[in-house]
Amino acid sequence: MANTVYAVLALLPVLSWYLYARLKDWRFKKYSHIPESFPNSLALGHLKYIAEGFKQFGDSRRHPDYVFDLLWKKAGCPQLFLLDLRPVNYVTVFVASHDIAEQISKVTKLHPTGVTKSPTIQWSYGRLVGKRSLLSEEGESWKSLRKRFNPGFAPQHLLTLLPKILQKASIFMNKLDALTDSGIEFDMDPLCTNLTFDIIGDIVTNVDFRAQDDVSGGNDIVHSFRSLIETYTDTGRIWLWLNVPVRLRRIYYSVKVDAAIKRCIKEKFNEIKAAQSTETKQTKDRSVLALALKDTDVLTNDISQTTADQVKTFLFAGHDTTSILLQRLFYALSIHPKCLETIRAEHNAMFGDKDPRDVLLAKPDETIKALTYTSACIKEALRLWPPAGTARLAPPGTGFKVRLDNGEEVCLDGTVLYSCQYLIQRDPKVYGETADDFAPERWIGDTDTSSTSKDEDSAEIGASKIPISAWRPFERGPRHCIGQELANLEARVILACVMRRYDFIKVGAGEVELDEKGNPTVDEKGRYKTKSELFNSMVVTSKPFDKTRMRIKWHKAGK
Ligand code: HEM
Repeated sequence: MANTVYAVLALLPVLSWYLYARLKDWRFKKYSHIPESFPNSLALGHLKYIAEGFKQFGDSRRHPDYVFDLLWKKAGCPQLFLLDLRPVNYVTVFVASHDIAEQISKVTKLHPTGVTKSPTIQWSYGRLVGKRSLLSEEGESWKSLRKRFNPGFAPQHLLTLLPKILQKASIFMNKLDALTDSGIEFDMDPLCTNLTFDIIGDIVTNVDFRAQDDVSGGNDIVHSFRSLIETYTDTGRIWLWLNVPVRLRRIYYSVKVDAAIKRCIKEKFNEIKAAQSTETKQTKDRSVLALALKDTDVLTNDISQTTADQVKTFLFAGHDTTSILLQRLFYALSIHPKCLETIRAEHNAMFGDKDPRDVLLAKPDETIKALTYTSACIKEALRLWPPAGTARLAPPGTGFKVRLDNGEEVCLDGTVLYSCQYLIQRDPKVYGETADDFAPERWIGDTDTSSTSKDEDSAEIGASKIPISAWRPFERGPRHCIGQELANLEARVILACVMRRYDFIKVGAGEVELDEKGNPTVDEKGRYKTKSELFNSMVVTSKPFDKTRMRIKWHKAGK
């Protein structure tokens, strides 16, 4: 016995040395070919830099993008930089250059639909979007799903959805009218989120979700989906992933969401079967659900689950992002008086004394196309406050390389590739001195966003003289957002309906500074000075941390 103990004791130093050498390899060698921006620690990699960044801001509610921005500047603004986030996350390469982001998203022989999506999508949001979500599927499975749903998002089809969008927008306006009369403070976030949920719910299922209905609070899908999303309120804070009660609640509500959606799928399936004999091209249902069930003869459990995953994906991806865009636009326009004046002048010229809803219904195509300054504002808001993003991962050993400006080729397989839109879209090398300013004018003559879906050369320059690939809130390449034109359409319609009607006044975070006479103070760029910053938090997406608390007044010319 004693001999065995002595033998083990004798081996301990060798074992420790071996483990130490392996750990050193794991931490320092594996990715040593990627240019290093920060010294790495054996135990915690680069995690301390993230912690220090949050500490510097003094507020852990900040979206991590703000910290990455600090680190990027500290590293001398490289095209990309690596942070070793093991053991809590993957080794991640942060991409700050549109040129590199383009090399990741574009079609290549090695990656025919762009570099494959990162497993962190399923890891983080699997319960929200389902295991076989269009967002995370790859290869043939992704291709056939995408092909199936593309007709539901074709521009001409989207215009036929205008009456639905306007009907939901009218409910939203009735709510704003009441809030204007009462003068009370309120959170803009739930109002915008319910509006966009109502719109996407109807488009996806052809069913009225009643998400804006105060009495019912929406149908059972809305109720369980809301509860599910609430379990994601702390996605920015890594240590809270260990919160077991929240994780259990997440499982419970994801099962409830699935059950509610599957009931809806069954009803829809029966409806489609019953209507098949009388259907014409005009009456044909092009909702996501109808497209998903196209050619289905028997609704098996498998088909029902895959379909439920796509419905969840569209519901999630299609409401939160657009709601954030609207909140950011209302706020940005409220503190940029010149932009507000210009957008109102555009709406005055287009609608005169008429109700914008009537004009939009009478001449949808022409009116939507003519809202050019409105589109420029949308484009600029998406540049400065991109709500979503993309993370990819080329499997280890596949030899995926990117070429840097200095001609050097760097192999990035095995690392998560985070194309950080926040950095890319504020790059001073592209956007100059006004990179951080809300300046919609930069997009005049270049408001078409459909080019983001085409796989052009990254070097191509838009009419604004800005490289096309430097604006990528919907990402680019084959995996670009399928709903981007819908989001643009919704935002244009809603801005057209509300901007002449109300004055939006931020309260709390980001509130305007007033002088002794109670008038806003203006800075050298013509923007109202604010008492503080309305920063974004990470709640699945990147959204204003205070739910965009506001008051609204009737705009004198608008009522
Ligand atoms: C302002 C609004 C929106 C923004 C900023 C946005 C942004 C994005 C981004 C960045 C991606 C790529 C994600 C990735 O690579 O992992 C994406 C994909 C996607 N988006 Fe959106 N989105 C918006 C609105 C919508 C809407 C309205 C819908 C609903 C139809 C939608 C549905 C989707 C889907 C299904 C995908 C996955 C596409 C695929 O992989 O084939 N999005 N979106």
